[in-house]
Amino acid sequence: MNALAATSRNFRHAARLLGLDSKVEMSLLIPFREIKVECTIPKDDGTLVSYVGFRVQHDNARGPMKGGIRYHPEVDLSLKLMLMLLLICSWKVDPDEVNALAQLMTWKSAVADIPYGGAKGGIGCNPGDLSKSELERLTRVFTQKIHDLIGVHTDVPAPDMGTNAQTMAWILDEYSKFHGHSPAVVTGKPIDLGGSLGREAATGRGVVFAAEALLAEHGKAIKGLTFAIQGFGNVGSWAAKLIHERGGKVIAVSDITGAVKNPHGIDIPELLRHKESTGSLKDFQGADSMDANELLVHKCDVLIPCALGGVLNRGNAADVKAKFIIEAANHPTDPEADEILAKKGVVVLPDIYANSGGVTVSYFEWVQNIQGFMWDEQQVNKTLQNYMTRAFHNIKNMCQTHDCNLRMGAFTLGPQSSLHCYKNEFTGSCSDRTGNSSHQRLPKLDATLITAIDFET
Ligand SMILES: NC(=O)C1=CN([C@@H]2O[C@H](COP(=O)(O)OP(=O)(O)OC[C@H]3O[C@@H](n4cnc5c(N)ncnc54)[C@H](OP(=O)(O)O)[C@@H]3O)[C@@H](O)[C@H]2O)C=CC1
Ligand SMILES: O=C(O)CCC(=O)C(=O)O
Repeated sequence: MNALAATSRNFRHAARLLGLDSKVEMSLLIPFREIKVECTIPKDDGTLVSYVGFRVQHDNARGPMKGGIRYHPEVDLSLKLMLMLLLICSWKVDPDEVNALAQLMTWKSAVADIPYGGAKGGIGCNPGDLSKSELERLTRVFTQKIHDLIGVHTDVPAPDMGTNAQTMAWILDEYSKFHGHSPAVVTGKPIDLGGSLGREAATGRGVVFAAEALLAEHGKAIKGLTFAIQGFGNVGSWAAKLIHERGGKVIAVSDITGAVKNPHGIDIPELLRHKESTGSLKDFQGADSMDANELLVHKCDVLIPCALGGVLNRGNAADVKAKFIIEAANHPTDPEADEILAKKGVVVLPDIYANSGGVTVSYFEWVQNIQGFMWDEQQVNKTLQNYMTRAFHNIKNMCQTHDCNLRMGAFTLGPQSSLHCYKNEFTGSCSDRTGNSSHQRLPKLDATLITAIDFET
């Protein structure tokens, strides 16, 4: 099942649990705006090359839209698929991963209880194939194409797969040429440009706080448990480091180049040094190499996917041996796998909660930029922990109220916490949480058209 169908299915299930009005439900499945731009740059050798960039803005009922920018070849694949489907079946387009990720951001911000809507963007490229100066040119051209549609109170990008603080610095610099110096237009920036202390580690740290909250519910703690981690980039490496520091045994790790395992626990600081110096996990002396596909079904207590979406599916879910899955990646588990895992008694902590530490500290960064005041790292980390703990208890309450699993507990929390706002959308304006009219919303499709759109369920 593709990402958008899976995300929409989860949302519709939650909408039914909440008894959401069907027109509101339909409206929330349609993104506010989809932006697709062509970006042509000269390569270092002078030849021209073209890429396609996206920004999908899903919803702004609760505040400015918020979400990462991803540089990954799969962004391109979904474009080709989308164009093909557009030619074949006009508006009946489903398979757009950026679209699903934008929708997930809306629900994630609501679960974290931060005053944002959801968005996501990306460029179909392989960042590993581009030099630093090519990446800079591409990022600047992309920003030139979308600068009028993002903004401090409109849509605030951040890093995601294949992008980092440097990418945000280029976006900020290019945006500021058009709109004046605006540090709050992106988060995840370098500290020197107004970034927040703790943002780089925040998603991984939030994953660890989330894991602690879940394990405590089951009378367990990180210390002494075994962990398998797919992906060793920003999120995976920070999660691994913090788990290692808390006495957890990380026994298997993978990246795009392969996977390594050590049943006694991998020395994560050593692995980080190895990855830093060689760019890969290969040839690490402190562990044996293993088949990267085997990592997801490796015997361990806790599995943490920290890379791509859809990696747990009907093909491998039955073979998963972990007792807990913490979804650090976005939509790593498709609904069919969810059902299989539930039958096996595997507890899945959903992405829109488990990886919300990143957007939460992005919110702290945005607040600091607007206030012109910088928090120390301890304050950032402590406040993040409070947000993660509160969100977990809110999800548990929804699970009790609706007699549902953690994913539905999180998905119901999203629309539930903002229902008053979504109702107001249809009047063209929206109230913020203090009751002040905060921003105008463009009119949505009219209700007859909405009912005419046939969503895949
Ligand atoms: N960054 C953030 O703040 C947030 C990220 N997320 C989500 O977390 C996930 C990871 O993001 P992030 O860490 O930022 O991205 P990065 O680009 O920093 O890291 C991605 C990691 O995944 C690895 N990888 C890529 N493809 C595969 C594959 N086929 N098999 C195994 N590993 C693979 C990469 O390998 P290699 O190192 O060799 O390139 C890299 O280690 C994504 O789903 C993202 O949407 C969610 C919330 C916030
Ligand atoms: O920090 C942010 O604004 C967004 C992070 C993100 O893209 C995500 O949570 O998936």
